[in-house]
Formats: sequence, C-alpha cells, structure tokens
Amino acid sequence: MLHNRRITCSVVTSLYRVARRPYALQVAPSISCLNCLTLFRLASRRTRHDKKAVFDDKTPILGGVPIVFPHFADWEEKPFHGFARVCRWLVEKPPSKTENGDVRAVLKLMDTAWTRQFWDYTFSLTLEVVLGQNHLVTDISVHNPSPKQSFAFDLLLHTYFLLPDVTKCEISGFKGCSYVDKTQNFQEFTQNTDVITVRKYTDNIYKDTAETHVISNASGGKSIKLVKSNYPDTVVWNPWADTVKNFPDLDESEYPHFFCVEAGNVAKPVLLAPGKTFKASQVLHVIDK
Ligand SMILES: O=P(O)(O)OC[C@H]1O[C@@H](O)[C@H](O)[C@@H](O)[C@@H]1O
Repeated sequence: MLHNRRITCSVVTSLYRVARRPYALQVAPSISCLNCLTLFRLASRRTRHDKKAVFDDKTPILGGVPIVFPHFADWEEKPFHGFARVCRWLVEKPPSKTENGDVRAVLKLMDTAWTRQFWDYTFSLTLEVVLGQNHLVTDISVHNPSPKQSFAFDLLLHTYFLLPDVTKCEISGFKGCSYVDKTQNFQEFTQNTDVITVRKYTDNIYKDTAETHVISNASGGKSIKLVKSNYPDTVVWNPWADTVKNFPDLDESEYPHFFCVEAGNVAKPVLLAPGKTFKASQVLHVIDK
C-alpha cells in the first residue's frame, strides 16, 4: 500500500494528505493533532489562506515545511532552493500512531538520473516527522554512501507559520547575530536586539542564531517555540505588498497572514565525507503565551 507510494515533499502537507486517505484512517492524526497543524501554515494549500495554491507535483508548495536541499536560493539555471522540495519522496514508514498517540512517518529521497543532472552525487535523505498534540518534530539525516567522494550541501526547513496579523508578531533569538539583508543588495548588518519584527518586505539570512526562537501571537494568540539543532542559521522571509505580486501562487491578500522562519545551514555549506551521515532536527512546540 503506502510503502511504495511516493509523495511530493512539503513535510506536513504530505503527512496531512497521506493521513486523510481512507485506507490510512486507522493512523489518521487525532483532532488535536490537526489543531496543531493549523497553528503552523501546514495543512492543505486549499484553505482560505491559500487562494492560489498550485498542486501539480512540479511547482514547489508554498506552505508546510518544504525541504531546501542541496542548494539554497539561486542555483544557476537549476531549481531554485534545490530539487528536494519538488521531488517525489518514498514513504518508507507510513504514518502510524505511537504509544503516546503521536503520528510518526519516515520519508526517503535518493539520487536519480534526474537529480544527478543538477548535482552529480549519490546521496540519501531520511526525514522523520512526528506530529503530536502540541508539537511537530522534523528530523533529517543526510547520508553520503559514496566510498570516496565528499559533497557539500545547503539544508534548510522553509517553515511557513500561519498568523492572524504579521504586524503583531515578534520572533526572539537574534541578539548579536550578523545578517545578510537580501532586500538591501545583500548588505551585512548586526542585529542588536534579541527580538525582531516583520513590518515590511523582509528577506534576511541571520547567522549563528540562538537554538530557540519564540514566535509570539501566532494563530489563536498562541506562541510557538522553535527548537533547532545543527541548524546554525535562520532565514526570515515575507514578500510583503512589494513583491507578493511576483509569486503567482500567493494571493496578494495573503502576505499579512504568514511569514517563514527557516532553520538551516546556508551561510556555510556542510561538507560530508564519504560514508558519513549528517543529522539535524527542528521541533515546533505550541506554548501558551
Ligand atoms: O518562492 P520560493 O522559491 O519558495 O522562495 C521564497 C523565498 O524563500 C526564502 O528562503 C528566500 O530567502 C527568498 O529569497 C525567497 O524569495
């Protein structure tokens, strides 16, 4: 059944779609898990916040937790943000309930002739997703099975957060970090405050950020704690009214209701020696204020 299925990978969008299939009902997330999903911008793009969503298995899904690998941002004539988010992943372990009622799934992506035309390396990515009542765990392993060839890669979780009003949110965890502002010609600045806000077109790459970010005033007035490990950088992005028009699958009315807070390795690529595995993790917790 599901073992041989492949799905386009925007983590929780996929988990949600798989879990809602009739034959997966016995492992479907509980209502409380779905409530957790709606706090992030993770559920189906066919919600009222996703008016122009495209689900054609070619266009990246602007929602959920798209996986950026092996390259962040512009990549010559190759897929922007790499190919992992537009590939179809193997469902290695379909969603199933754990003892404590969480839902766990494991997905896998390996090189193919198609990926090697852009990046000529053999690799395997394993993605373990655990969705609980108030948390979402995203663990990734990147393995280099080659006996002699190293490779370097970027890896980033392009997480979308659903917000009632972006102007009322704050994000902590940036004090003293240097950052590249892509909206100001890639100039580099230093962040003096711990907390940042998004009140204009924002596309910043913060380096060496805190292991924990807290996002206040997210959906339902709750806060979300993002705890990351082995992701030294954090990208914060919102197209605002200025550039939302450049995204055909974002409606112009959507920019006040989300931002992306993206944990990753992008300022400096990760170098992976033959036979080695790199692991990184992100956990999102819904917390009261
Ligand atoms: O629309 P995409 O390809 O998902 O990219 C959205 C944004 O993703 C961010 O990670 C980049 O820093 C931005 O430059 C980019 O515009």
